[in-house]
Amino acid sequence: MLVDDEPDILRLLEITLARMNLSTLRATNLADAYELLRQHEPDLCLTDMKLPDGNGMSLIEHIQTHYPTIPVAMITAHGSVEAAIDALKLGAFDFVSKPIALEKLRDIVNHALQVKDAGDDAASDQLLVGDTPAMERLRLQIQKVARSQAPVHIHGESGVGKEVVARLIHQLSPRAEQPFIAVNCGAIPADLVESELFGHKKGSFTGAAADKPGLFQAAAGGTLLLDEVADLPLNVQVKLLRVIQEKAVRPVGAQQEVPTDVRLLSATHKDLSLAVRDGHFRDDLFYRINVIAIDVPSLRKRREDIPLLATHLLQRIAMDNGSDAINIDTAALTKLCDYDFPGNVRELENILARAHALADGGELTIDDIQFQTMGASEITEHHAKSDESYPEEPPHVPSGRIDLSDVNGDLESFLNTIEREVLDQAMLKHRWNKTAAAKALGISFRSLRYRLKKLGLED
Ligand SMILES: Nc1ncnc2c1ncn2[C@@H]1O[C@H](COP(=O)(O)OP(=O)(O)OP(=O)(O)O)[C@@H](O)[C@H]1O
Repeated sequence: MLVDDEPDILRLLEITLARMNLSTLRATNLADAYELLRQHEPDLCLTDMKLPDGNGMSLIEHIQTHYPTIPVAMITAHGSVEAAIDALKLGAFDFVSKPIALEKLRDIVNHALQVKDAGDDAASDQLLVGDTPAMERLRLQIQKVARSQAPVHIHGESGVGKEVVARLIHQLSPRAEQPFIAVNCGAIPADLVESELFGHKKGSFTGAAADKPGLFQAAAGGTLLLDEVADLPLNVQVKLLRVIQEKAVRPVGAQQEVPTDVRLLSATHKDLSLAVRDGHFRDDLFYRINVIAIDVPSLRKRREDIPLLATHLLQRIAMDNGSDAINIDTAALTKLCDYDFPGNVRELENILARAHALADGGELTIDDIQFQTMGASEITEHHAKSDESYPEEPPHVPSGRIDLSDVNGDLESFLNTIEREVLDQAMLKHRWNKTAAAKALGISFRSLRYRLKKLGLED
């Protein structure tokens, strides 16, 4: 359905869509558009902003309320960034500005029509486990934003599943066949962030031995998740803002900008508005990346999901270890359901991985479920202090604590169990902040990730 009061524009849109073998309905005002919607429920709506009897924004709202599965895109006046952002916030999946670039128009239409199928995909149930109303709402929100091109900011405590949400947005989007790249902004040394994100030219700084594409180039056509975005240095924030505005990146040392087509998602466990208030995050960038905000609820606010999650995670752990699936008995489940999980789903996963490694039978019992003794407030306190309090003493292993009979002829597994325990404690102490945990252990971020994966503590 095309909604515009300018005959020339309507004609141009009709011809373009006809060449794509699509038939069109036209309306020149809001009243006609409402009537066409009622009669035909079209597959897609393109609407102008200014209409003789009102504003296209009202049409977007109307469609969101009464026909939430119909994708709608807005045609905005050239340079009207605020209007475009408002349209995206109301639920438009994209916008095209006048004068209309036909290639962009074709892309938008293709994207919108592909997404209708992707919305039916069962992927959302497989990745994002949970059937509480909060999770159902989250799933709906994800399906809706998947079709949009708008930047999405995902907020939630550590370990709640922000990256899972980002992956799902990508998988349900028309970009699903293209790369999904997640980068932890806090894990890259400050002086390398710019080159990691945007690439560099040979010789642009010491160590730049060859041209190197950045993550924006690597994610071309797909989705880039800037995780822990609050940790981006201020000078890089300015550059990122420009990339979003210009849809082009300039590699370090390059003269020219290179066009980029990337869907940008960002996430953090911090409160970005506070970071803006404190001058650590630019408000213009905040406005741009926070066009659509998604809040992932903590696990203690959806305790009813714990049994389903526990079963799912246990299956995953067993599969990763090449062992048979193991059940969990009722008392053990009740113990889990009563716990607060300051580290959220990741903590549940770690507890189960440890329990799985230590369990002797085919069922986890209450004794296999062990929580760390630190409470949430202590963890937060540790987290706050963690930057200044890395141990400087060499590691000290108390003698006599290791019982040789526990090795049981398998040193490798025994050492893995100890390593798992150490990593677990470091992650818990640093509230699942891998950068801080790696620093505390005196290993690189990369090495920590490798070890977590190796020991089945992370995907
Ligand atoms: N709803 C869920 N269903 C299944 N697995 C989940 C769910 N939520 C989180 N997980 C699992 O929990 C772990 C942590 O999730 P994820 O990395 O997405 O959290 P996060 O919020 O991005 O964490 P951080 O703040 O540390 O970046 C992952 O192994 C993920 O697969």
